[in-house]
Amino acid sequence: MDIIKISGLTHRYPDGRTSLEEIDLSVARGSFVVLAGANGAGKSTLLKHLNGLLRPQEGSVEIAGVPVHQDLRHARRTVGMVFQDADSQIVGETVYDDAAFGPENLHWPAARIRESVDSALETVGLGKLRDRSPHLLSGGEKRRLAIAGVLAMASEVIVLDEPFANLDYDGVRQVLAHIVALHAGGRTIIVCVHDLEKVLAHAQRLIILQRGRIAADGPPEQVVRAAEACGIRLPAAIRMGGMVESWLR
Ligand SMILES: Nc1ncnc2c1ncn2[C@@H]1O[C@H](COP(=O)(O)OP(=O)(O)OP(=O)(O)O)[C@@H](O)[C@H]1O
Repeated sequence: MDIIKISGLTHRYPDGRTSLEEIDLSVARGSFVVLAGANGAGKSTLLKHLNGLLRPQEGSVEIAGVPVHQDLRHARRTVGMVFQDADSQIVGETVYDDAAFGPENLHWPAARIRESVDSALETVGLGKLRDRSPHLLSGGEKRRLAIAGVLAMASEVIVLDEPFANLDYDGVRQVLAHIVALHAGGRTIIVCVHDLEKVLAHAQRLIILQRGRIAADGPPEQVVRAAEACGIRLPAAIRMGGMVESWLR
């Protein structure tokens, strides 16, 4: 069953620039999708339609069978977004308050909020920092806090926009491990990147956006070679002549 169904989605910004054109895209529950595209390909514009920040001008976007704008709360509860700029996502005075923001907005009973936030912070390894100001966290910790925020809301779909940007090797490894574990636990994962290096080996499906259109879509081993022509750097192992299939497995 598809958790996301996008049909004929077209978006033009007020200056007339078309940033998405006739996008048809369905995402199956429990899948791990990498959405890749060069700068300006339309990734952010597409993501903004998933949580209702943008309303379809043409076409439709449904989350679990419900049009996004028919029930914004449903869409935002189902699809948790981890934005690229972790600082802009900080809303709480403490790590705990920050992770509790989503569940509180869902008006859950206090005990359920506490249980859910405690568990989410433990999952991402921030339990011991619960009373610290989020602004004092490292870049990797801030991103893990943003992941805890969507975990605490029990979002079924987790969308991460450039989750490895500005992270060092250890930060990348930790965030990647969380993403892989969330997928193994049954979540639907969509990772947006313009560099396939870190995440592609874990994906079941690679979608390549180019100038607002889907240029390629399929199992990574089948479509990865289309990436370069769309301005996306291939993973080093492939650039250096490694077998695509053996690198991906
Ligand atoms: N507010 C806006 N007004 C006008 N044009 C915009 C606006 N936001 C984005 N665009 C244009 O729409 C196109 C798609 O932009 P978008 O931000 O969705 O791409 P992206 O794939 O997320 O890029 P990046 O990897 O650089 O974040 C680009 O040509 C961009 O210049």
